[in-house]
Amino acid sequence: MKKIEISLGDQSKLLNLDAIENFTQKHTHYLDEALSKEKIYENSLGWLDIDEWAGEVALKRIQDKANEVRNDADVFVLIGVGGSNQAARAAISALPQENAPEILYAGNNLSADYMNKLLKALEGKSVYIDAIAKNFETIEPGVSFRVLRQYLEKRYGSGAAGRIAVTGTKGSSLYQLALDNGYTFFTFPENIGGRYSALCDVGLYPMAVAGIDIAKLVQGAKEMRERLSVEPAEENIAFRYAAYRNLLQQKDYRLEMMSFFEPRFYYFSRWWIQMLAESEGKDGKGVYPVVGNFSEDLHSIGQFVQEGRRMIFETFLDVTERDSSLIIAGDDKKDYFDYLEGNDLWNINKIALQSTFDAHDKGGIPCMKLTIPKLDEYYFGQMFYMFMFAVYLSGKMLKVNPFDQGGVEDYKKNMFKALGK
Ligand SMILES: O=P(O)(O)OC[C@H]1O[C@](O)(CO)[C@@H](O)[C@@H]1O
Repeated sequence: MKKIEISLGDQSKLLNLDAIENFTQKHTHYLDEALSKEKIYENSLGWLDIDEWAGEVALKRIQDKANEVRNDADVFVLIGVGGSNQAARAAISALPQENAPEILYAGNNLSADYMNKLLKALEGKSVYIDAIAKNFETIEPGVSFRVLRQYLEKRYGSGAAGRIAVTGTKGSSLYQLALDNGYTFFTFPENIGGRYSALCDVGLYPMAVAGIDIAKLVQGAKEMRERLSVEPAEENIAFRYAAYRNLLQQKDYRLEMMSFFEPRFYYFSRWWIQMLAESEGKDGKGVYPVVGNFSEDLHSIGQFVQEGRRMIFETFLDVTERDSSLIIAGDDKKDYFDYLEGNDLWNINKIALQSTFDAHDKGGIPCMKLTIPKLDEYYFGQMFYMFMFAVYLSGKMLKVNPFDQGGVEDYKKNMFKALGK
């Protein structure tokens, strides 16, 4: 099986080999600590051993319920925000699925216009929902669940309960609601924070409803876990990524841009943004994660990246295997694009990536590249696990707690007060 690899452009070598080696030596023990389920974070490490929440029994239950829903649903609405929807959305929007119900999203904003349009889009269709919330106090999923639940009750009467799944912590008010009303209940593990929840009921049930092969995805994650536990720090892909970004941060680089030329990565990059922003943005520290949705964004932010203030480093995502092809046909009209005749659009896009990487690198931007052999479930599982582990290590290197996000509460408190909670 081909491996995901990480490589550095020439500019990243401003870190120089000695600096990387020194940093690696100094922090090697972090790798052992992270692999050993260290005590200090044990209440947040439920994702570390994948079998704890995505073992055979859990996968079977998820798949059985998902098959039932897939047999009857035209539309499946995933209600959740942040860590409660990002991983599923990332996989669903990137991976091909067959005979899938339409997947719609709610609970991730408070727009009346959005909700009205969503309700309209459900008309005449067979609708199922899953409300995902760890503590079930966040307003976005809370209010959206109420609206959609009432909609289903109005449409289906007592049949509504069979169309509702909820994913919450045992003992929460969402759990009680499920018990009282006969909704299907999935577990949001107490020992997994929202943004680390790709590989448990939270992420896997919506993915399975969408027709994603969750067994393959989990297998990919497990094999990445094995790989990370045997690779020494200097070769360890997660450790290296974490080390490079910390070294660059020490050199005052303030922004990391995840750059990709495949729009299917857009929601994956949103997942990655939350991983890093909530895990590292605290105590006045952190690298601000941003996205380069190329080639489109080359025509907006490309100028700044190439010649603007030196504070950005980039992590490119590059998929090796061609999974789509469109040959540019000849044409007798004079549009002056004949030089592209016979070329594959897939190939042109690939050339755009390499040309951009080289231009940015030569322009003084430290660039890393993650080469992903194929865009499928297996490698998606690998990327989820690799990044979760790397973010954990990176937070340790930065000396912040990678599992809390106390800062998010401030605006919520203001809102609760303004709304009379
Ligand atoms: O599942 P919940 O509790 O609604 O939280 C959703 C998201 O909101 C946050 O708590 C931030 O407000 C994230 O950390 C979390 O992923």
